[in-house]
Amino acid sequence: MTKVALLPVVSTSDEAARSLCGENGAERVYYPMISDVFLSTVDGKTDYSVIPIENTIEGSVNLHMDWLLHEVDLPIQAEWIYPSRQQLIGHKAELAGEDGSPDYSRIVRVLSHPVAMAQCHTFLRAHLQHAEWEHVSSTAEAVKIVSENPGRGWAAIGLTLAAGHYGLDVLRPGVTDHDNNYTRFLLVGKEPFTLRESPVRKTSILVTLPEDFPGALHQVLSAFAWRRINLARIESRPTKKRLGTYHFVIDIEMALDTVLLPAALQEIEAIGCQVRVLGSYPSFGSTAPELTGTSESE
Ligand SMILES: O=C(O)C(=O)Cc1ccccc1
Repeated sequence: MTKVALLPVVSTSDEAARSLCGENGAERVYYPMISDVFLSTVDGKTDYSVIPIENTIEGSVNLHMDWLLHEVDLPIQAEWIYPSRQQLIGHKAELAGEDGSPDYSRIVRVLSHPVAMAQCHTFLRAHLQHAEWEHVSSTAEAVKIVSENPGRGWAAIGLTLAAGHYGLDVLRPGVTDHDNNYTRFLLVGKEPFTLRESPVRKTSILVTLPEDFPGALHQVLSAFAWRRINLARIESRPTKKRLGTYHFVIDIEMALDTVLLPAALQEIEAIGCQVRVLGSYPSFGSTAPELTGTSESE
């Protein structure tokens, strides 16, 4: 059976993975940290990794992006978008006032994944500035730690699914700062993943510019522009070799097996750029059940 590696059970990645991979019955294998997730696929213990890569509020998840670019060579096989609604979670008996609403003054420490914490920054500043904010490797891990430490004034930011799983209460629902809080997930692995068809295909490339070529980025972009190839995203990431040197990650709204795109890539290579294809893959908009009405969820 196909095995898919991801962050722990009842994490945001878990919920998002059920919505996509549930469709082809893959087995989910959980790992505590994103590095373990990637490496399990590199080592062949799993066939694919589920990677949260970009968030509407936080932007790119740099740690995950850098693993994808620098530490592993796993092609992107699919992308999909999933909404996350984070909640403030804890022991109600310990952290709520008589009317049942959270008594923030009793909370001394709040734990979550850095992406979830960033999504709730305004809420945290407004109500929990006095508390210690601690980053852990997933929202699910944060909820688990809080469940194991009753009576200490600790709370977590995570999913309702996680509160139920670890026997905790949602102290305050919907603490994300914006309603349009979506995360883009990638499925990476060596082989194509069997999924339903998507009318949208994308290709992602990593471009390294030649050092002594003024205007090289302009030429790269014009290779796409005059062919009327649409770019969905361009982002610079440090090469990690010297301060001030960058690679460019470019997401292109076109499959690689077309006539136009290989020609554009050849043109870019001809001016001295290095091009690495990160993947050519189907793109699914939101797979959230309430938005598509087709996916499985808990
Ligand atoms: O920590 C988790 O639950 C994750 O899966 C990472 C994450 C956190 C917040 C939004 C998207 C992914």
